[in-house]
Amino acid sequence: MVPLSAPAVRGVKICGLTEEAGFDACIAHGADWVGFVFFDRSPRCVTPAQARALSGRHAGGPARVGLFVHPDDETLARVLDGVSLDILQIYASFERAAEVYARFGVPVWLSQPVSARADLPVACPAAVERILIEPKPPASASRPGGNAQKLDWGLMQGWTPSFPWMLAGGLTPDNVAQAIEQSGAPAVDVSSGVESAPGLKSPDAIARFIQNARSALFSG
Ligand SMILES: O=C(O)c1ccccc1N[C@@H]1O[C@H](COP(=O)(O)O)[C@@H](O)[C@H]1O
Repeated sequence: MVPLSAPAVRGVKICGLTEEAGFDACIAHGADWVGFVFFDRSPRCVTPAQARALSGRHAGGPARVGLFVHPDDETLARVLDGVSLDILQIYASFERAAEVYARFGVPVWLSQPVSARADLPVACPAAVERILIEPKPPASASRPGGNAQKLDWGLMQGWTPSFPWMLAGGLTPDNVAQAIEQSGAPAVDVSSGVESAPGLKSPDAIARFIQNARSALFSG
């Protein structure tokens, strides 16, 4: 199955929005995607009503991404009933990602945990619009992402996938340009690195992250 719309390949996603100041900073500084976390073990977890209220502050872009960890159909249906989402970012298998796309018809992004070069995917199923490359979480972690944990960006040198992907994990306003340069990432995703406390975004850090990331992504 072919995704319904052509994805923007390059860009910046700010994930884990919970309140107005953070959301408004994403709009003001030109985020390409904003993420809402629907996973109750996250300090960034929001209800569909909260996500809808934030989304309603601005008509049009950026695209709204809903983040789910091993979601069942009932959870996805309940959230989509409460808030309009443009993309479903899921932690699941390739097979489950294909099922979700077939069932809901909303573009699906799939998170792929990586700790070694051999973990980098060589192909992407047609039902998956983009793959997020993230570090494997520590065994003690209570969630599979959003842990401010960095990947070895050198792992991606010479890896030239033919599908859209995005780098996430431990990015900050100060390291994002170097991460893009070393990994060759066409797009980046951040949560902890633009927060003043878990779940609370810093408008100033969002501004600096987007500015530094866009300079690196669109230079040359
Ligand atoms: O943000 C969370 O709380 C979260 C919970 C469960 C799964 C994924 C989560 N976040 C994702 O992880 C990346 C990297 O986070 P960080 O920048 O290292 O904090 C984040 O962008 C989300 O896509």
